[in-house]
Amino acid sequence: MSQLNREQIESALRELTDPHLNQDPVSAECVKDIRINGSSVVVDVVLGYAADQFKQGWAQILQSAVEQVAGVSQAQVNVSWQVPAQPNVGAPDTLAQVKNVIAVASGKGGVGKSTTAANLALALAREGAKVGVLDADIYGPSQGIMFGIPAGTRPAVQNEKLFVPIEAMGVKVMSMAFLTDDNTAMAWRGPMAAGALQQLLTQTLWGDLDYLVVDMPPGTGDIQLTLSQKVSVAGALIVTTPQDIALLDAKKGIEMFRKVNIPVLGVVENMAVHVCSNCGHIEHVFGEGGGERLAEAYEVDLLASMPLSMAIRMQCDGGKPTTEADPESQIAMIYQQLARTVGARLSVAAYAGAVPEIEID
Ligand SMILES: Nc1ncnc2c1ncn2[C@@H]1O[C@H](COP(=O)(O)OP(=O)(O)OP(=O)(O)O)[C@@H](O)[C@H]1O
Repeated sequence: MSQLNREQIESALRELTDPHLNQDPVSAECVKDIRINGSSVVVDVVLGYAADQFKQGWAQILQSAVEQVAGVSQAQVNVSWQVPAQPNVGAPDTLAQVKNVIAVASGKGGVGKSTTAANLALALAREGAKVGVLDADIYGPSQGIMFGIPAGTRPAVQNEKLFVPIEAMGVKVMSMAFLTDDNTAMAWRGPMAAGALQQLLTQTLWGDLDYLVVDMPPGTGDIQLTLSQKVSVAGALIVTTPQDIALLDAKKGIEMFRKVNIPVLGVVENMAVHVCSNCGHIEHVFGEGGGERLAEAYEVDLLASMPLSMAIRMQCDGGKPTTEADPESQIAMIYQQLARTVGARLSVAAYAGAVPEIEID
């Protein structure tokens, strides 16, 4: 019998597509080692995105494929993950160990941007990542409420100038709401608000994070520009509802990020369909296929389509977003899928942007 070789195993693995990378694991360079000993094979796969909820199932699928290769009597596939860091040359010290900054943005208010940011952060944490949330929605901060942090909670201060973020549900949260009373920020004009955001970003002890999710204020003004100038944002996620007007605003958001060279990771269409809780009937409340059309026109991907759901609203506004309140629900599964896809897109960008170190003797 002829000996097994690496190419046979690779070609079996090439038949499968990683649903988050949209690529087979060999082309995506996730296959780090293949060890063949007679008829038994061990494969090590390392994903570039947090994937605790996915890795075991994926390992089984890959293993079955290897087992089908003629001549294999025993196969073992180990799947692990490690989040690569985006280059962030010149980042302030407090952000030096933050691997990826993700901006969650929308062109207009009330489309569910904060809800998406909170659930995304929790979903990333559930995948095993170290996660922080910065509530940059200075005029209407809501992450404190969404993370169930009691009103009036203040962050500890170190060395008289560094804030310690508040930990809730395994995520480090920082918000203007922790520093001011309800009305202070409302009276600020653009440059003041931008200055406050800069302080929150650079004077918070974020520590070692795989992802820092930034809940941006709606629109395309000073604050968005400050963020893009002060830190290297790894990617932006645009949240929109399917209405035409909201889409128009979302387009402005996409254009703004492109202008400042921040990659747009994709679009999340929120409140896309209403599922009747009595009869299960599905209705497109704000029109059908808007997010898809936007994604097509701007060559960005529609990464998730969230239903209009009473549970999303009640759980989020009640201080326990769906991902935390009901992690096994269908809605939570969509958020998990979104979190892994966002992570996967960032990993591709990080590998592509990595500059090899040049050694000069
Ligand atoms: N998919 C959904 N189904 C039902 N309710 C939702 C959904 N997404 C968000 N909501 C609700 O809509 C309201 C607005 O959501 P959210 O605060 O996340 O919007 P936003 O875009 O961040 O608004 P703003 O920019 O004004 O802060 C909240 O009460 C939230 O619970």
